[in-house]
Amino acid sequence: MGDARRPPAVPVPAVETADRAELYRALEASLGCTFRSDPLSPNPNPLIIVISGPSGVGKDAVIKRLREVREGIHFVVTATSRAKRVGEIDGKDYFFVSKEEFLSMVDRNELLEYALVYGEYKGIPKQQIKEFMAKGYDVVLRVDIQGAATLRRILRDSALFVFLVAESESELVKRLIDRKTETKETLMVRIATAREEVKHIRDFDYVVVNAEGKLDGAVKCVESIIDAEKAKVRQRNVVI
Ligand SMILES: Nc1ncnc2c1ncn2[C@@H]1O[C@H](COP(=O)(O)OP(=O)(O)OP(=O)(O)O)[C@@H](O)[C@H]1O
Repeated sequence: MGDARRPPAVPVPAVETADRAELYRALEASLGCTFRSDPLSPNPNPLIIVISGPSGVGKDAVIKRLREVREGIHFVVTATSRAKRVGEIDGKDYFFVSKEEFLSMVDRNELLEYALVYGEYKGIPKQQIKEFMAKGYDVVLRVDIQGAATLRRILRDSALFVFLVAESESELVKRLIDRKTETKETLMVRIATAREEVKHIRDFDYVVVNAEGKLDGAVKCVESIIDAEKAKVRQRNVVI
């Protein structure tokens, strides 16, 4: 008895002599199907990339460069009650709001997480994340270690957590001094805090060294991590 589903026998020409198109069509006819040209793997999910690390390690510098070199990334602008530093732009570097405004955002449940850091509030607006992920963008969140710990509790493994470090404590201190944004008191606090913070590396997925004069190397490393995430068979799936 013949198999009704089997395609009729079609001669397939010899590979040595047939041209590519002829061979392709003959293979389709012989196998009884058309070869599909839609992608074999689905589009990767948009990512939430949490970038954290001690004060002065270069979080802002790395993110700024990453935005210059990579498309499809949205940097979520944090809301803060702290005063603007020279050169910072409202709505670009941070949303600068009063303490009262900040607390009403909290009341309206508009923040994914927030914290009181060095006496000032900082928080991540949810709406921006939802809006850009819906458009297919990866979103980058820049938080201190305390914020990263809170986000880990909220987002679990659905987000990608990257810890930035300097190559040594000594380099981190020099970088903080050179930035000229600190008083001797805040320098002491930031250095002491950084010592404690390095102990939290284990709660992160990746650690990236931002070495002196090697900002581009650190950015390339972050890009490689994102690329690897995009190629994962089991993708992270964010629900906020
Ligand atoms: N790889 C690097 N080499 C040299 N200088 C760097 C490098 N990365 C960052 N810097 C400089 O170090 C200083 C601190 O960087 P940045 O302000 O980005 O740190 P941060 O982690 O965002 O700090 P904070 O959490 O206090 O806001 C800046 O003056 C920045 O230009």
